[in-house]
Amino acid sequence: MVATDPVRVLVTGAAGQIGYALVPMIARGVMLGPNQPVILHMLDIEPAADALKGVKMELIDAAFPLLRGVVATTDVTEACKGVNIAVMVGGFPRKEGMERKDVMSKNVSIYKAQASALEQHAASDCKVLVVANPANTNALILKEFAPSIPEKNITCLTRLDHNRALGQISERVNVHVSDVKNVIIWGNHSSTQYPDVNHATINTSSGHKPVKELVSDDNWVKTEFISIVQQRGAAIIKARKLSSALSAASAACDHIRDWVLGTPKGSWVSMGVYSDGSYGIQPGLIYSFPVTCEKGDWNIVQGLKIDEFSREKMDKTAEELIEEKTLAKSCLN
Ligand SMILES: NC(=O)C1=CN([C@@H]2O[C@H](COP(=O)(O)OP(=O)(O)OC[C@H]3O[C@@H](n4cnc5c(N)ncnc54)[C@H](O)[C@@H]3O)[C@@H](O)[C@H]2O)C=CC1
Ligand SMILES: O=C([O-])CC(=O)C(=O)O
Repeated sequence: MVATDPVRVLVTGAAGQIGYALVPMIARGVMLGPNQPVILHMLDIEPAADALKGVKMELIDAAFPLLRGVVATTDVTEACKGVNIAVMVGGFPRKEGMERKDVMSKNVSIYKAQASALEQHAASDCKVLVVANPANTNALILKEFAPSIPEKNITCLTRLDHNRALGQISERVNVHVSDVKNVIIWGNHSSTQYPDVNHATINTSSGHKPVKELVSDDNWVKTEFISIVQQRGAAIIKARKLSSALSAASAACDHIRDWVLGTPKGSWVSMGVYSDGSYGIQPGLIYSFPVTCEKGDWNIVQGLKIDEFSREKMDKTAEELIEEKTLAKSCLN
């Protein structure tokens, strides 16, 4: 067996609920595969220092074979040193009755500050995934305040929404979730996101069939389905009195795994990435697109036919991102 150098993975907000679900997944190989050793860097703030210490103790107690070291710190410089992957979860979650942009002023200033630490101390090819809300706009702020990190390396999480869409289709048609593919989440990780099944298929005993044909209810696809996915985060908060954690952690692993190891042939995933103007979306926004990944790089799927209904929804969520960008900048002034 060839010895593999450990990959350093930073998780910010590691003492929080997503962090608590995420770090054991990373240490078990869920994110980077069963043969890839990891060193976990965990950052949280001073009031959470004891809880963070406790998480480190539990990681040691779990005796994970792939875990080659743990850095648990409240010092952002120490946390960022040499990291190859940064999963940015640190921040404040929304509570019942709030929109995700309501946590904007608290969270964007964190991303401005941590951008410089990553820029100065992370590995030069570090891949960044922003999870904390408002995820797209936090990623945009991070990109703007870390100009030397290549824009292709800064992404945000919409894979949870993508997985939620797969889950809803699988329940509706009564098929296994892994037989559903190529849904798309366009735009913002917010209630304006557009979950689109126009190009999605289901693997059946007689080949891949369009989701729309098997659902056979256009009205459901255009109304209830979209709003269930858009509102799923709020529904979880209502039920748990806390926002999604295990599904968010799992989606973060899916996002990084596919980015690093590649998407399966013939299928794509949704990632919040830097817009190059594809599909008429303003360049420079961090917008969720369908992407394929290969050799550690993502590429936006090109050439999909966009009907009028989709166009309107894709533009509406882009408009919200433009508004969020202005709001974020005013919070930082
Ligand atoms: N993009 C997505 O799909 C999802 C995003 N989220 C977002 O993820 C974020 C974290 O959620 P939870 O883990 O549930 O929240 P949480 O409150 O349980 O944990 C957040 C942690 O971040 C820490 N923190 C605060 N400021 C920090 C800073 N400057 N540096 C490092 N750590 C800091 C807190 O001390 C806390 O331990 C929230 O913003 C939430 O809205 C949650 C679910 C899905
Ligand atoms: O809804 C929230 O505030 C947490 C989140 O982003 C999600 O569950 O999608």
